[in-house]
Amino acid sequence: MDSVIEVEDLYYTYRDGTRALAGLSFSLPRGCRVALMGPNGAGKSTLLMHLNGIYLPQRGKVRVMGQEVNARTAREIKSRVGLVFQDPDDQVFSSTVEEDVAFGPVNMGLPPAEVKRRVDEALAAVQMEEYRDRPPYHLSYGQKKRVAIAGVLAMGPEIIVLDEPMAYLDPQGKDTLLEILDRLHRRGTTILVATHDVDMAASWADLVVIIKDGRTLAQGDPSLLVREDIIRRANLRFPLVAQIFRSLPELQLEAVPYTVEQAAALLRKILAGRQT
Ligand SMILES: Nc1ncnc2c1ncn2[C@@H]1O[C@H](COP(=O)(O)OP(=O)(O)OP(=O)(O)O)[C@@H](O)[C@H]1O
Repeated sequence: MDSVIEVEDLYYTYRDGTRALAGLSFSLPRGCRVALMGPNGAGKSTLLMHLNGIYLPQRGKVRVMGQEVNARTAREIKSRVGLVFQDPDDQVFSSTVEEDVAFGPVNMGLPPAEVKRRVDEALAAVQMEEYRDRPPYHLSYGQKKRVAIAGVLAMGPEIIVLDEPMAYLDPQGKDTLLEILDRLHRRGTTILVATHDVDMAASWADLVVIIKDGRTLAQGDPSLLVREDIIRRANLRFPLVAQIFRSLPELQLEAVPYTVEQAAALLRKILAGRQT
């Protein structure tokens, strides 16, 4: 089976006794776009820390491209799985933007010309080239977030994991990020995004994994996001497109659309039916 990430019966309890993960299991196919969802405190960030070896399993297993994450492999796993933290202040710390983005590639031991090429490309991808000589701590939160993303892109990881990447980005910043993610997806990168944004998850993801109380509540295609039982149990809401069609029971739809494209196709069909 071509699973790029396998999580098997994973448990994690913090020092103060808070159990964050309690028997979590799921697996992800290579090259997919995954939305990881679930209520506040469900264990999403704790899980992400396991995917690149920052936290090691206390019980259960995490495998990345067939390689088990443990103390011996954690370093190698970190270069294969790029993690963009929820808060860029946890990630951006060098004295200039350029240095910050170069940090990973330099640590990987790449030659200076290759480091420069990667930094240029990553800064261009997040549209931050003009800020390269600026100290990151003077940037806005959204700009720092872009720098943090550039730092991960510059390492060229096979899997990219982003914790709430859309938070604090302006609408254009969100579109830019989605374009970056689409480009990476076309190159075959597996992308996992932890998000509360149901509209983004519905329109972007191939696969939705919903967790609650440190366990998997559901996993499947985004049509999960129009299932009333799941929405209720996971403290989610229906995608806006689905909300509109759910408010029109007279249409007697068998399947409620949840993306703009699906809604447009349905409306075209309805309009065509009227004309005949
Ligand atoms: N350093 C820590 N020490 C103790 N408990 C923690 C720590 N970090 C997280 N927790 C607890 O672990 C549980 C899972 O937290 P986590 O941050 O993984 O959830 P999350 O799904 O990412 O939440 P959110 O949607 O709010 O970002 C919560 O109960 C949280 O309070």
